[in-house]
Amino acid sequence: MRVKICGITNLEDALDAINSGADALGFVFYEPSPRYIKPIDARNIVEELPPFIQSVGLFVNETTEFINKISKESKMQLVQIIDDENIVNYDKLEVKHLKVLRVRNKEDLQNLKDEYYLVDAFVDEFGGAGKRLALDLFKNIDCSKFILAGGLNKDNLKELNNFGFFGVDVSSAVEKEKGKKDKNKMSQFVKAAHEIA
Ligand SMILES: O=C(O)c1ccccc1NCC(=O)[C@H](O)[C@H](O)COP(=O)(O)O
Repeated sequence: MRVKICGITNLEDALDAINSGADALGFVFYEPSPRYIKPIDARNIVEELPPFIQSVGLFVNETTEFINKISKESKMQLVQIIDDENIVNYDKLEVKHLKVLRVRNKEDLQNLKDEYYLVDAFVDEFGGAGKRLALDLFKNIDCSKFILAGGLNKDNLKELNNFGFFGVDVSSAVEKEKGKKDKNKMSQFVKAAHEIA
């Protein structure tokens, strides 16, 4: 089970996340978020990261040009895209991408393209809201290309056993306060994620 910790705003949290065993770090390039990070600050963190750790830039309803520019400036290896307004031209993106599927019901999980998705609960306001998706939605569905997000914590991760998700994404449950991670919560979360069968 791969683990991404989203909403990294400083180097200390980034290194603690990695020492906890996280595979990927998420950087929020959405200015209204309390977890927003400037591209130059994200780049300074990314330049300090060890090998084999993926940096993921999160964009909300931004243009292709903006995503290309900011992901290059900040040295992101992957971009996570919320594109409710359908404005992104994926053929013109110059960086590997992961689409976010904001799910309201089972229909939202049907007829998907054969690609990886980050699957999150739909909330009116964007971001790290801690809202969970009902796992019933995933029964009898191939979850091997889904990274599950939304309201996960060290205690409810065991409910994911046997679904076969590719990975999990967490933000609020491993925070001390919005924008600041908690080292112990991150390591307990990653440990619990690694125990999922
Ligand atoms: O974190 C934010 O502030 C944010 C802002 C805008 C769009 C998305 C945002 N966060 C997404 C995430 O942190 C995760 O992908 C996911 O929602 C997990 O969050 P949580 O439910 O808090 O674990």
